[in-house]
Amino acid sequence: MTAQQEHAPVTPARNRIDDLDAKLIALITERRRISAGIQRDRIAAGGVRTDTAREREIFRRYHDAFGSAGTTLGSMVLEICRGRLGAERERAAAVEPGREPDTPPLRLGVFSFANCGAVRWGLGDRQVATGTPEAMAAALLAGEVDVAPISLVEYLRHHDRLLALPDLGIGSDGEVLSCQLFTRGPLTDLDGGRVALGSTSRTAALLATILLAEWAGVNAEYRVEPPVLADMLRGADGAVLIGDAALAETLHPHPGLHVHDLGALWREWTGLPMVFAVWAVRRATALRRPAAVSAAHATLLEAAQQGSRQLDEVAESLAANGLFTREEMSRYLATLEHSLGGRHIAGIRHFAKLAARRGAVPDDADITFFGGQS
Ligand SMILES: C=C(O[C@@H]1C=C(C(=O)O)C=C[C@H]1O)C(=O)O
Repeated sequence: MTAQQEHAPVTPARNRIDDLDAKLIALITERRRISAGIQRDRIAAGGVRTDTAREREIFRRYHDAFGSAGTTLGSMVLEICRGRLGAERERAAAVEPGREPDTPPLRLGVFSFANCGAVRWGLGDRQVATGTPEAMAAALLAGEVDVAPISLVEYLRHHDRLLALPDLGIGSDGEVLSCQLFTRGPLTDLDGGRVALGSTSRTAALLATILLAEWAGVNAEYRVEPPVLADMLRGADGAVLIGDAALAETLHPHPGLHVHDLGALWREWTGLPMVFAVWAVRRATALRRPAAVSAAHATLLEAAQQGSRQLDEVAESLAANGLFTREEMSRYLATLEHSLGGRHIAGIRHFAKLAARRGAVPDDADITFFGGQS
């Protein structure tokens, strides 16, 4: 067989693909023309340029056909079809974010834990919703807040509906102090035993089960329970706790209790930082209001920076509740990391793979950033 004969059957198929691409381009061009007409009419009638409910319906259609890649394809088609009108509006909005569409400003959320203390401080008087990671994930997914921190596991579970904000996270490169596994004896004693998982946690809870199974070789039974350490340990040999409750039990440990820092164990095992939560926005919001999301992102970055520059004041404000001293809060704030660089992203991706292997997050779970950073 000559080289030419060998390649002969490929040519008709390639021609057919070229033909289909040409048709797709023609179809999208036609779609853009019709869409521009609808937008013009709507704006002339005093309405807004886009119809969110309808865009959601379109997303769903693409998602049903092609999964999470379909959502991306749908957003690209919508972006192309908004045409010049969209570009003009986005440019105008980038100059004056407040003027974006005739909709209220983006609603921000933060955790009620001390781990958001620096950001809360930096946000000053700005109105924000506060809640546990559990409540905040529900609010973000339900559309009750627009930009908020979300437990990494919840982000990965809903990655096809969310985008992460670049350069901002809640994590640690080693010890974290507020994501802990408490045990009565050494870790190996948990083999065949019971571990209670605090209900406010998704990421630390899963991280503990992964570390125990794959690093410590421990086979335990897990049960989700309200996050009260004394109650948790009444019926279990170990307990996973996060946030201020974990921090208090770590800084003032009960005699005889073993405290295992999950950030430190992860770092020891993988050499990577652990990111417990990321800041996210729904993809639909990012698509509809990109300039407002950029503005919210800039506000949060600035807030985190300002909080870090004034750690003493932040520590003082956090200590005001009487649970911790100013020195303890200073130590904690210096331990936490708000940045999200290459090593953090590597840590996220490594964790996502391990979590997917256990069926805890979808196989294709990954982190995708607002603005296209990868
Ligand atoms: C650093 C922390 O990370 C947290 C851990 C979470 C989890 O385990 O699901 C969720 C959000 C973060 O609050 C902390 O709780 O202090």
